[in-house]
Amino acid sequence: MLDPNKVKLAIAPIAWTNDDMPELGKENTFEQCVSEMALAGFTGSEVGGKYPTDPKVLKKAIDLRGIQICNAWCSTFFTSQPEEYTIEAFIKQRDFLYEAGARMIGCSEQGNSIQGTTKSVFDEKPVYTEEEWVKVTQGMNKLADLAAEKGMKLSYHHHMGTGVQTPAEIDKFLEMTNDNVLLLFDAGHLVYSEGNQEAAVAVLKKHIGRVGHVHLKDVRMEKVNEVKAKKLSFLEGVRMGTFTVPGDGDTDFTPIFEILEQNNYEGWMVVEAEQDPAIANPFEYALKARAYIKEKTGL
Ligand SMILES: O=C1C[C@@H](O)[C@H](O)[C@@H](O)C1=O
Ligand SMILES: [Co+2]
Repeated sequence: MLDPNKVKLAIAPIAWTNDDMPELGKENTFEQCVSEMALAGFTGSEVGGKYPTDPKVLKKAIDLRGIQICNAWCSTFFTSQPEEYTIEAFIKQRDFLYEAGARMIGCSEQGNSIQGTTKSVFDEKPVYTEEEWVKVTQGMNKLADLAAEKGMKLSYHHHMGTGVQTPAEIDKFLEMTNDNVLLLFDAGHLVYSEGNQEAAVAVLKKHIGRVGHVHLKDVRMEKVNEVKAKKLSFLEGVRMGTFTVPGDGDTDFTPIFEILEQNNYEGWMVVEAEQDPAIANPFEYALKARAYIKEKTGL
């Protein structure tokens, strides 16, 4: 059983309104989203595009519902822009998150990512040159130190369609960064990339000491295989239903929860499952995920 004093449960707003494709769920309001998160039994949320940009306004609305902000996605552009460009944007994001009550910032290098493009996510993902590896990892080291200035932590989100996607790339990223650069372990992206859950479990086991934040994302393997066979893009896959909540897809989260428990993981576990809200009602799927987590972990 996971310790409720150490592990808190959140859910991401991307199931209500998808910032990667804002037309998905454009009718869903911020208030509906955070109210349904609370009603489904979650006490945390990441930040979405419809959330108030004034941290005081945001904090008041979520405090009313017993929700805390636990993290927000932060795109970095070390491979495509001068370093100052990312650093300036990071400091703004860090200070906003701090005021909103979060102590974690999840970064992902987007300089040459294809996740938001029409390119085939399996065939055209970037592979970093040695020079790019140095830019990304040294950049992250600097951002982690900037996070620490405010008593915050940085975790890196490995992601489909980016240069840090496969287990070997995650190994190299962690070898080339300092220990205060943590890993945001997203189960869905690893199962998607490798085609089996054993690879995801192995990454978690190997790097549990660096894991600072967890995304509980499940996949429908049949849809992932279709994306691969038809050379589709990441976003085409999302529209088709590649992702869903834990308990609804093909991943058995039992070994994942076991590793977190055995290693005294302390932090947030965030249900994150973008799919078309017109097909998969976000509140219904939030309840489904919550019930599955309770059954598997007791939380
Ligand atoms: O953490 C995430 C944030 C999203 O914007 C992204 O595309 C999604 O797949 C994800 O895992
Ligand atoms: Co994620």
